[in-house]
Amino acid sequence: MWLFMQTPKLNEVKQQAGFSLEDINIEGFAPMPSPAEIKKMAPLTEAAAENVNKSRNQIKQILTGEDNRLMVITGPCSIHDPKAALDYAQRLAELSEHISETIFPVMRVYFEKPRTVVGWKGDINDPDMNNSFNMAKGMLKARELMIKINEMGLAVATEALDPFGPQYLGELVSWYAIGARTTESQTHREMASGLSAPVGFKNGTDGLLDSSINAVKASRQSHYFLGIYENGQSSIIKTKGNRYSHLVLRGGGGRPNFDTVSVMLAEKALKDAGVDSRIVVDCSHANSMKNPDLQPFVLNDCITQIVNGNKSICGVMLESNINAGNQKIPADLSQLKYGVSVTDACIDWETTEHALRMTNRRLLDKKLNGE
Ligand SMILES: O=C[C@H](O)[C@H](O)COP(=O)(O)O
Ligand SMILES: C=C(OP(=O)(O)O)C(=O)O
Repeated sequence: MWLFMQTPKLNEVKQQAGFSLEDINIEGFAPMPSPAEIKKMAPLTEAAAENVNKSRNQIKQILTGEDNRLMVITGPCSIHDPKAALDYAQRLAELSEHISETIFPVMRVYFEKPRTVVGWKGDINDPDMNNSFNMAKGMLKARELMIKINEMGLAVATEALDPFGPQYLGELVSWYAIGARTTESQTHREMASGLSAPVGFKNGTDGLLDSSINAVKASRQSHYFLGIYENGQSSIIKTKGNRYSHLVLRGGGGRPNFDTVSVMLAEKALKDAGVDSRIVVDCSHANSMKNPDLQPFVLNDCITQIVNGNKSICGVMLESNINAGNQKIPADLSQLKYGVSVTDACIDWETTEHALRMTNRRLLDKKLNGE
C-alpha cells in the first residue's frame, strides 16, 4: 500500500537514479486485439452456435449417465495445419454417421500446448512456427477453424491453458481439458469454474489423483479472480462454478491407470472425497507410455470393462491424426509432412476408424444382449 501511495515520488527517484524497479525482465509489449475485436473478424454463425449448444447438452447427459453412449475425444495432439484438420474433421463426421448409436465423437482441436520444459506452444502462440509469436493471427485462425468444425456438426474439444483464451474461443468449445501440468494450479481451477462447457481435469503427471480430485471439487465452487472482459478491460470475474467438471485418467509416474483395478481405485478415491464424477480415460500419454501403437489396446481394455459392467467410464480420448507418428518442425516449413503431428506421436486415420468401428460393434453387442 505504501509503495502504491508513493508511486509518483518513486518514479521521480527512479528517473533520477536512472533505473527501474519493474519490467526488468520484460523485453517488450505488443498490442493484442480484444476478444470482441477477434470475434468481429470471425463471427459465430448460426449453424456453429446450434451445434455447440446441442453438443454441450449431449456431453452433459453423457456425464450424468442420462445418455449411455461413449464420448470419444479424438484428433491430433495439436493443430498446425487447418487444411489437414478439416480433412480429419470430414473423415470423423462421415464415420460418426456409422457409429452414432453407441459413440458420441468429439474432435480434439488443441491450439495450446503445455510443455514439460520448452518447445512450440501451439498454433495460437506461434501460428507461423518461426518464433514470430503472432498471437492475434493464431487466435483468429483458432476461431475460424473451430467455427468450421462446428458447422460440420462435430463437437470441439480443447485444452484451456491461457486464462485469457476462453474469452476468445469459449463459445465454440463443447468439452475442455485442464492438462496434467496445470490441474493443481489455482488459476486453472478458477478459470474452469467459469467455463461454459464441461471440463475434464487430468490426473497429475505423477499419476496421483489427489490434485485432480481437489481440482474437480474446487472448480464446482464459485470463485472471484482477475481476468479480462470482452472488450479487453482488466476485470474482477465472479464465476458460478462448473457443475460438469470431472476426472480424466491419463496415467503418470511411470505407470498407466486405465486398467480395471486403477479405475476401481479412482472410483473409490472420488467416493471418499465426496465427489460424484464419471471418468474419461485418456488412451494416450502415460496410459500408452507415449507409444501410439498401444492406444487401441488401452481403448479395447476400457471397452472390456464397460462390457463387463463398469458404469463409471463415460469417455475415452485418442491422439489420432491422418498419418501416424510425429515429426520435428523443420526450418523449411515446406518440408512438413501432411497430416503428421508436430507434437506427440498419433495413430493414423485407418487405425482410428478400425478401433472406433470395433468399439461400436462391441457396444452394440452389449446393447443387443441387454447387458
Ligand atoms: O500432449 C502433448 C504433450 O504430451 C505435452 O504437451 C507435453 O509435451 P512435451 O513433454 O513434449 O513438452
Ligand atoms: C498435454 C496433454 O495431455 P496431458 O496434460 O495429459 O499431458 C494433451 O492432451 O494434449
